[in-house]
Amino acid sequence: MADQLHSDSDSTAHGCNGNAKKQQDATSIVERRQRDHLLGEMSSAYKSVISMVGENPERQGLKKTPERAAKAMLFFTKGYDETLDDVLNEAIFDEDHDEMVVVKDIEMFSICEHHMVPFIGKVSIGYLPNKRVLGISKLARIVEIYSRRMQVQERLTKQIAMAITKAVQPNGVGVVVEATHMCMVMRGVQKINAVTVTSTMLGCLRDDPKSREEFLSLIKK
Ligand SMILES: Nc1nc2c(ncn2[C@@H]2O[C@H](COP(=O)(O)OP(=O)(O)OP(=O)(O)O)[C@@H](O)[C@H]2O)c(=O)[nH]1
Ligand SMILES: [Zn+2]
Repeated sequence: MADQLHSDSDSTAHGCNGNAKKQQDATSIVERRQRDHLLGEMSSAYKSVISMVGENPERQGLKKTPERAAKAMLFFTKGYDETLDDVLNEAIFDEDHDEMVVVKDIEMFSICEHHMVPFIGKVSIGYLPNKRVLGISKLARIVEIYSRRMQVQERLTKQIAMAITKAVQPNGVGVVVEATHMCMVMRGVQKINAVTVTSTMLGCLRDDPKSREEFLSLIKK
């Protein structure tokens, strides 16, 4: 799965002059995987975990829990089954609009790859179109592809920015993720109010302070 992630993270946004070379859409490298056949084996694994924590997996309330837990885990990681091409569904439109497009506060649910517990928060995305715009729901769908995996917040942030770059080759992209990590809340240091903020700025949003400020002011409350 690491290879699959890697293939989505090696492009950059175009420069402010819009003359940078055309990006190759590498999404075809990402193979679709169907994992429903794993349900039986995953259920057995969860049954073992239930026994190991000291419960009786055969008691009525827990009888179907291994299968439910396996289904839930497959849902939490459904991003491994999705490709950028799938979610874009060709909803890329030629549009002579060169002002910033921002979609903010997109809910995000992910799984911390260190502890396999959730981290939850919101994602704000802005981009400067370069003759093409994305269907706005596709920004949220891109968040789903990469958040529904085992992740670290920094990588998630970058992958979202890279995917938008691949999709529409904009003049700039900014992504800000704010999240609460349950591994810091329910265990470990147990800090319930700590919020982690990560950002990736590409192209004009990286190089031009005015564009970056515009993005950051638009996503402020
Ligand atoms: N940078 C980064 N770190 C993360 C993320 N999610 C969890 N972590 C950290 O991963 C680290 C793992 O540290 P370890 O010392 O190996 O694990 P641990 O003993 O469980 O650590 P504690 O959480 O401090 O109890 C912890 O500091 C977590 O806070 C993330 O998205 N990004
Ligand atoms: Zn964690």
